Amino acid sequence: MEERKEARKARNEKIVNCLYQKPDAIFRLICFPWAGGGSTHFAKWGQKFHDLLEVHSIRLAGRETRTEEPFVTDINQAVDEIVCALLPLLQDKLFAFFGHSMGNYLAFMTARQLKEQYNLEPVHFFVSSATPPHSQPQIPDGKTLTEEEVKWSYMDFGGTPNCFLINSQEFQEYFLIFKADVHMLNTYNFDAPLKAVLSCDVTCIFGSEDKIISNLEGWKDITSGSFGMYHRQGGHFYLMEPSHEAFIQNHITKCLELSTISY
Ligand SMILES: CCCCCCCCCCCC(=O)SCCNC(=O)CCNC(=O)[C@H](O)C(C)(C)COP(=O)(O)OP(=O)(O)OC[C@H]1O[C@@H](n2cnc3c(N)ncnc32)[C@H](O)[C@@H]1OP(=O)(O)O
Repeated sequence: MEERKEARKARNEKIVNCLYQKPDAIFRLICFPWAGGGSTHFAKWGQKFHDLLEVHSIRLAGRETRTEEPFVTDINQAVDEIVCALLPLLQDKLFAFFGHSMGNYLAFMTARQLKEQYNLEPVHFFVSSATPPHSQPQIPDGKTLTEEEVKWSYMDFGGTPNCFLINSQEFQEYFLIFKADVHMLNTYNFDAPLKAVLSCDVTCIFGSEDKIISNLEGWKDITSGSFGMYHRQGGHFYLMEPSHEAFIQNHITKCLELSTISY
């Protein structure tokens, strides 16, 4: 019994990366990374918030400590395992979601499943750099992407330092991860109904020069809660600029502190 509990805990920790544990936290922020990314970038955010907020970051199969696991080919499978791993974390504390780009679709599906099946909902959903699901974002066929195409896109997106793009052997690994993530995204049902499926507050933050997103106001259709929108200067990866990252983190802190008043 004890062994099984330990094994489940170890499995959950592979899926949900928490680098800075905060036993006194009253909130948990669950971060959902972009396509082709690992969990580390957002897991490191844990150090930047005060002790009342503990940060967790989702790690998909096929990368970091999950390199041995095959990539997920169906987004529903990824959501099922995320929900399963998050459940023990969401029962005792208030929680919020933060997604960047592809991460928002996983976050949205996860929130929907948590609400429908467990009556659990984030207090706030922070959306960064993503077209709303029902606005039909343009997703290419993951299976047919070539390494060269992805390399050019990465340069355009601006979230990858040149050193990773120059080393072809290393880039091949990142390419395979991105290709698998886009392939998984191809199984997302973008015909989501327009009616509000959540009731939490939603904030949408984006880079004013981002060319791959559109109709951001549409995010307000997913919730009956309040909706806010902010932009910072920059492109799809505007959040890599330290001052913009600080803006996001301050905004999250402020919103979560305010949410305690209504709970
Ligand atoms: C064809 C049409 C397509 C068109 C495609 C249209 C598709 C639309 C749908 C997809 C929507 C999206 O999500 S768009 C997003 C697409 N993805 C991207 O653009 C990739 C962005 N870049 C990255 O994720 C990174 O730069 C990679 C590639 C290196 C992967 O990073 P990673 O997952 O953290 O990998 P990892 O090996 O752990 O990291 C190595 C070390 O480098 C550091 N590192 C990594 N990136 C950075 C960075 N920007 N700035 C500083 N440091 C960095 C890490 O912190 C870590 O340090 P240490 O911890 O070792 O110290």
